[in-house]
Amino acid sequence: MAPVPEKPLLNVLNGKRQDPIPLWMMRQAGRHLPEYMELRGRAKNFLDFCYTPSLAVEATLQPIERYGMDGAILFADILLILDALGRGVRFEKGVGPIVETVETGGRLNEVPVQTVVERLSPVYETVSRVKSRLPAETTLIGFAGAPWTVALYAIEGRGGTDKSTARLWAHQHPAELDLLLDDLVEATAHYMAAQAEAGAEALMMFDSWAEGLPNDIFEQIIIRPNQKLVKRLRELGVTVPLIGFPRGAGVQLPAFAEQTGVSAVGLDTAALPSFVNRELPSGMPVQGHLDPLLLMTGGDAMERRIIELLEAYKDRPHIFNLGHGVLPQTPIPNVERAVRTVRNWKAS
Ligand SMILES: Cc1c2[nH]c(c1CCC(=O)O)Cc1[nH]c(c(CCC(=O)O)c1C)Cc1[nH]c(c(CCC(=O)O)c1C)Cc1[nH]c(c(C)c1CCC(=O)O)C2
Repeated sequence: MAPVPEKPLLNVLNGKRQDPIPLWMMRQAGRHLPEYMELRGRAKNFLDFCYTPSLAVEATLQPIERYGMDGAILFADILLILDALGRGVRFEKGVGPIVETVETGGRLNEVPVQTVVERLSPVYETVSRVKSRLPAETTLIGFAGAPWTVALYAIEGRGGTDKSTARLWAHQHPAELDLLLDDLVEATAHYMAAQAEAGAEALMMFDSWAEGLPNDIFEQIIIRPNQKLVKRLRELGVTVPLIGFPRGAGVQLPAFAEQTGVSAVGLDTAALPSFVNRELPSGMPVQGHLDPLLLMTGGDAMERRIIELLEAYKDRPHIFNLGHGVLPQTPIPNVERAVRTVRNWKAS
């Protein structure tokens, strides 16, 4: 029998260092690619794009074909689950996502979990079709939004706000907020389990709005829901590595890494390598964290910073990535140079 091909990125998530360092980039599929813009033009709107496997498969594969990334992230969006939960999600040009809000004390459990899972079936079809076309050495990453980040959109109605409406719930209605987060844990666990079932080899939980929280609130709305989600996924029989990404966690990152049960953590732009190395469990894989604005800038400064990051994490399993998503204005040659820099680097 032919030997099973090695997947470097998956090996790192399982705690092994790999040389060269595997890489992928958040939002690697998106508006910085002309071939993405062409695909995007074929869909009626962004939601339809995500729900059309023939288009979503191509979008997932484009950055693999162009750059040879080690990880392919499923093309979808963290807000699909709110759509499946009946919250009427829309993506408006120049505005971003708009969601029908939940009232104070409201729940997200009116649609049975089984229905939610079924409504998202185009996503699993995308996963299995991508899987069959992916190079043998490439790792397929599924994902969902973490409960708080998704709840925030349901409470605020959109991103880019000061988030005080959602954060006030934590102080004024903590028990109600816990129930809302539990609803999301349950739906998200089944959604992610279905992605794993369809062939996703790792799963990432995006907690994009974990920044600036008092430590007790961080514990309530970030650590506990992620911990419950990990537990629920394992109960549902999911065995693949789980990547947590509490963006902006700052000094609360070690507690997140130790208490949630995630296999690896995504580091954001502001992460401090010396702090990460000192405070995170040794051997825990990390993923990150070049500033997307420096990727957009490119040049020798970008190359120097990439090398600095690679050096900084040379004693732990590391996956190179950005600290947040690729920006639409990013020149393609900069991404190509970043990929070359990572590929050519060797630990001293
Ligand atoms: C908060 C969040 C969202 N979506 C996501 C997050 C978490 C990560 C983060 O913090 O950025 C996650 C996401 N969104 C998308 C992916 C898929 C693949 C990839 O990363 O390459 C992933 C993993 C596609 C997308 N999701 C979206 C686009 C752009 C849509 C377009 O083509 O116009 C893409 C490629 C739309 C989206 N989706 C969301 C917003 C706020 C927006 C509008 C902002 C924007 O337009 O860039 C919600």
